[in-house]
Amino acid sequence: MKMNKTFDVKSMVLCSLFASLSCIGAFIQIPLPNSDYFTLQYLFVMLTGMLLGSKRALISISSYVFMGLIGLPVFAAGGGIGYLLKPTFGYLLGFILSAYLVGYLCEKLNANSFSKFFISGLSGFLVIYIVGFAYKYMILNFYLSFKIPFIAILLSAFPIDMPGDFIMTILASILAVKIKRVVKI
Ligand SMILES: O=C(O)CCCC[C@@H]1SC[C@@H]2NC(=O)N[C@@H]21
Repeated sequence: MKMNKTFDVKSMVLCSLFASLSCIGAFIQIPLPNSDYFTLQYLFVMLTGMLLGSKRALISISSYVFMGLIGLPVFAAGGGIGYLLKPTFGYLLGFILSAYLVGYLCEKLNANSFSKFFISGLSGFLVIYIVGFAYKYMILNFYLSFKIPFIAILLSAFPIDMPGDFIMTILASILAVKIKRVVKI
């Protein structure tokens, strides 16, 4: 990205493209118990950070979340301002932070190899789950008044979400290496 005042057309197109990929990722989903969904949003958020860098990734994923909050049905279970009170909204906040962090680390490490992309991706993985779990715990316990211990929320992500996203981090890292070799983003 050019660091002048204008946000160039190429960056705008890339941010829109990657925000659209996250929208598509939300539709490719497997509903899970406890208001959860296994989706491809995670894969596209990782790729956004790895390929666009911190600032553009932040803009792209923030725009995606903004589109959902103003009512476009681009989240796993729809959209709208009421989504702020859904148990999975924390993951969406985590996506924004994670995309920025992954992009930042890739920039700092000058990522061009699998290992550099993968380490950056794992940091993003942690951020998504820390923010996602904490938010889910608060909504379930303090808003919906379920008495769900934190450990139950943690364990519910073990069978599918976490192993699935670990594999998605590997896949994103492989794709990022290949894409960076052929396209100058
Ligand atoms: O409601 C939404 O649109 C957000 C869904 C978030 C799903 C989370 S992200 C981390 C974990 N991996 C998945 O595939 N699903 C959950």
